[in-house]
Formats: sequence, C-alpha cells, structure tokens
Amino acid sequence: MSVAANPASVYDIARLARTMLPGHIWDYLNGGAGQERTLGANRAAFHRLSLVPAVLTDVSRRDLRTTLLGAEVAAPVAVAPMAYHRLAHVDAEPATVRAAGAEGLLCVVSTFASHTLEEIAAEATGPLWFQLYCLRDRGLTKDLVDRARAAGYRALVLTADAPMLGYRDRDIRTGFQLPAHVRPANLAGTTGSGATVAELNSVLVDPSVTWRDVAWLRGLSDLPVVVKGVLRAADAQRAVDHGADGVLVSNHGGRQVDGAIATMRALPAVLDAVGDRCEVYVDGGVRRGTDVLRALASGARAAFVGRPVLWGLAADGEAGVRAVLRVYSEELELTMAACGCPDVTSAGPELLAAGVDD
Ligand SMILES: Cc1cc2nc3c(=O)[nH]c(=O)nc-3n(C[C@H](O)[C@H](O)[C@H](O)COP(=O)(O)O)c2cc1C
Ligand SMILES: O=C(O)C(=O)c1ccccc1
Repeated sequence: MSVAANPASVYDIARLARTMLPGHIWDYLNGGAGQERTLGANRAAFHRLSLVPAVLTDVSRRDLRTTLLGAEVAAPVAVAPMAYHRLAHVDAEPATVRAAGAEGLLCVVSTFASHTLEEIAAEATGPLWFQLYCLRDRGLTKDLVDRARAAGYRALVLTADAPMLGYRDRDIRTGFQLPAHVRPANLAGTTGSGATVAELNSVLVDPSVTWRDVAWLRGLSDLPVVVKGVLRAADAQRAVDHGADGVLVSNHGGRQVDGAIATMRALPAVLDAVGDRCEVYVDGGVRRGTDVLRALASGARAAFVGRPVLWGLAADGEAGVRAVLRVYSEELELTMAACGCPDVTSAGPELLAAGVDD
C-alpha cells in the first residue's frame, strides 16, 4: 500500500488510514471528549481567520526554517506527542521519528510510547523532545528525565492538561482497551493488563501535580521545560514564573474538556501574557499549511500536529508519515509565497483578518 499516489491533503491520507484500522482503534485515535464540540471548535477557529496577502514583496527565495528552543528545524511544523503509535502501525514510533528526521522536523515522544525512549532515539536524525507525565512515583519520573537526557532528547514537555484522561464518549461506547501487544514500553513492569486506557493511565499518572512540580522538574536536569496544555493567560504567566522555557497552547486535541476554548482563540491572550519571556506554540486542528501560516501570523513560533501523523503511520508507516509532513511543508511554502512572506518572521498580524467569508 502506498500513499505516494499524490495526496493533496492530509484528509486524503485519513481516508486510507480509516480503511486500515479496526473501528474501535480509529475511534480512540480520532475521538474527543464528550460530544466533540472542542474538537470541531479547533478547526472552526482556523476557518474564522482570513488571510490578507501582501503583494510584490520578492518571494524568489523562500526560507521556512526556524529554531525551537535552539534546535534548527526545516519548517515551523512539529509532531505532537501521542501515546501508543503501535495502535496505528506495527512500525510505531521508530517509523514516525525517522519520517520527522527525514523532513528535518522536530518530534515529541510520549511517556506512553509503545517503544522505549532509547529505541526511538536510536532512529532519530532530527531533534527530539520528551513528553513527560508527572507520575505518582516521582522516583520513576526522575528516572525518565535522566533516561531522556542520556538518550539525547533536547527538552521536556510536561503535559499539564491531563491529570486524568477526559470523558470520551466513543471509548466508553466501545469499551476501548489496549490490545495485548501494545504496552507503555517506558514503564515496563509497572502496569497490569486488560485495563482500559483511562484506568491504565490513572494507575500511573499523578493527578495531584501542581506548579511546584514544574519548578521541581526544571531543577532535575539542564533540559529546558515546555508546559503543554495551557489555555489561560495567568497559567502561561505562572509557567514562566516557575521556570518554563516554552508554553504549548493546547486543549489536548479536544480530548480532555468538551467545551474548552479553541486553541487559536486562546493563543492571543497567552502571547500577551508572556511576551518574549518564553516560546509559545499551538496545537489542535492544524490540518493544512494555511493553518500553520495562521498560527505563525498570530504569533506562535510553531504549530504542532497530532492525529494526521497517526493517519500517515496507519496508511503507510514511515512513508505515510513523510507524506503527511510533506503536505504541510509544501502547502506552507506556496501559501507563504502567495501571501508575500519569504520567511517565517515575515508573517505577522497584518496577514490576518478576523471573520469568515462564506
Ligand atoms: C491518540 C492520541 C494520543 C495522545 N497522547 C498524548 C500523550 O501521550 N501526551 C500528550 O501530551 N498529549 C497526547 N495527545 C495530545 C496531542 O499531543 C495533541 O495535543 C493533539 O493531538 C493535537 O491536536 P490534533 O490531533 O487535532 O492535531 C494525544 C492525542 C491523540 C490523538
Ligand atoms: O489519549 C490521550 O489523549 C492521551 O493523552 C493518553 C496518554 C497516555 C496514555 C494514553 C492516552
């Protein structure tokens, strides 16, 4: 199976992915909390931002490169952390990381990866960050940090918006459980089998985490810390006050709080609150190169992509993820050219008008 048959958009790849996966796995990967209002709101918020191109600016050279906490990347698009890539494809995280590296893009690896962080790092040719859930067992949490540092990960991404997994209608209906061959490899020996994903999570993840733990984490190593899942200006401020080097504006892809604000709507207040004291990124519903440009024009340093990466993986393993990532970069480049932006710093608020033309 090859998706090299000219996918125009990530939705072409999604269609193929859907045919490859059992319904309950498709639902787990793609579902959101409750009636999936926030899942839809993330997309709608992009649609509500019209682009206002500048003309006659010389776009004969186009440079999509940027840096993310000092790491050089080919484009301001990155792979968001997602648990259990093996649910999508047997090649799992190693394939995803190879694809991101081949495209020169940053990839964030989940605490709940289905391969060990060391196995995954061995495949990397691009920068990696490690997503951390603060575990009930702080010794184990510290071990993960030490392992991530030793394996060459360049930052820690503390997920703050999932003290417990959200209320997900689809998973309740299907009674979704992990297949026996899919396990959190980094946490080997700590979990029983047969539990639902949410139960498995709650055995391990500490719901009592507070801002004090951010400072604790910052002090555990010399790795920069990104706080993921921030939606309020005051929380972004607190993140910086507790030593964070970056904030990822996220509602967990609409999987945690149904009715939570769309990320692109939350982004401006977060940017106002932190100014240039830390890097600010956004995720949730980034489906096109045009969305990446909207995120940049709004002031985000990069846009992170979740589900479409798993669509690519399910459709065709490493080649499928590469196809997905290429679609973003290619559409971004052509849209930047047509909007008069030769590089990522030339996208600013003048490029945006609120409202939708329909
Ligand atoms: C199947 C799946 C698993 C996820 N697992 C994690 C995780 O382990 N850690 C985490 O911080 N976020 C996790 N997320 C959230 C993503 O990092 C990201 O915030 C979200 O998917 C972005 O939205 P998008 O899927 O609309 O692009 C997961 C998302 C999905 C879809
Ligand atoms: O499903 C998720 O959204 C998620 O974040 C997660 C995290 C750890 C284990 C399983 C799922």
